[in-house]
Amino acid sequence: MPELVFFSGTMDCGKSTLALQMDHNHSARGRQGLIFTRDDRAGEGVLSSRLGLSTEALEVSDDFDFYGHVVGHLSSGGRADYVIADEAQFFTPGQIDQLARVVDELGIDVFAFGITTDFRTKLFPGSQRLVELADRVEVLQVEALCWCGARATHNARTVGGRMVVEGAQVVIGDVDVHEGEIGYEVLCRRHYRRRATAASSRSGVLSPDVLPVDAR
Ligand SMILES: Nc1ncnc2c1ncn2[C@@H]1O[C@H](COP(=O)(O)OP(=O)(O)O)[C@@H](O)[C@H]1O
Ligand SMILES: Cc1cn([C@H]2C[C@H](O)[C@@H](COP(=O)(O)O)O2)c(=O)[nH]c1=O
Repeated sequence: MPELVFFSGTMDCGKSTLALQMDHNHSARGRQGLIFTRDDRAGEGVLSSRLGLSTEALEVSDDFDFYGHVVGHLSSGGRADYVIADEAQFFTPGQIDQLARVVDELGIDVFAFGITTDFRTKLFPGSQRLVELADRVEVLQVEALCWCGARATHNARTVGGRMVVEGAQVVIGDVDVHEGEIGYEVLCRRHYRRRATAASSRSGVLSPDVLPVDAR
């Protein structure tokens, strides 16, 4: 049975790498895939991994119709055995419904990859719809780690290494950015709640939002 699968995890846990590996494995067996992404850090029309691999992809915008595109592709004699969709958190909920329709009505596997929550721990609308509709949600096995060594579960946004909690939901960016720039850092929940990034923990500065410590 064809499936809609959501491969999810924090930033920098290997989602795009897995997307590229899955495409490689399927195409090595003669299957043909359609690859989509939106706002990859490497630029328009590219699906890229921090390991250095990348591939061409169709860039998705708000008005893009997945179902219409795949039907058009098949009608014009094209083949599609599977669909890979990276940065799926940026898709609209309606586009996730279209992907489910590709699975159910066209019998094509759809593998979607993305982060679930934003820098404020809120679900991205596209990810929420994926959780609602996917046949399976797979959490990646390679765990990104917090600076303390615990499994990272949250995506913090940083400015100059300090965690921020105000701003637009979507700001394209990367982990390990230079001083002063907007970037991201993956943290365990404990350190996310304390706003304790690697930089702030090194300097011993804790956020005023740190929970009161019982002195007794
Ligand atoms: N120099 C490196 N050597 C080995 N692995 C690396 C290196 N740089 C990045 N990685 C691996 O790549 C992962 C990030 O892969 P990527 O597919 O870009 O992540 P995601 O799409 O989830 O943000 C890191 O968690 C790490 O496991
Ligand atoms: C947490 C968070 C992330 N983003 C952006 C930053 C990156 O461009 C992508 C995630 O890419 P990755 O391949 O998973 O590393 O999402 C954002 O716009 N808003 C956020 O809150």
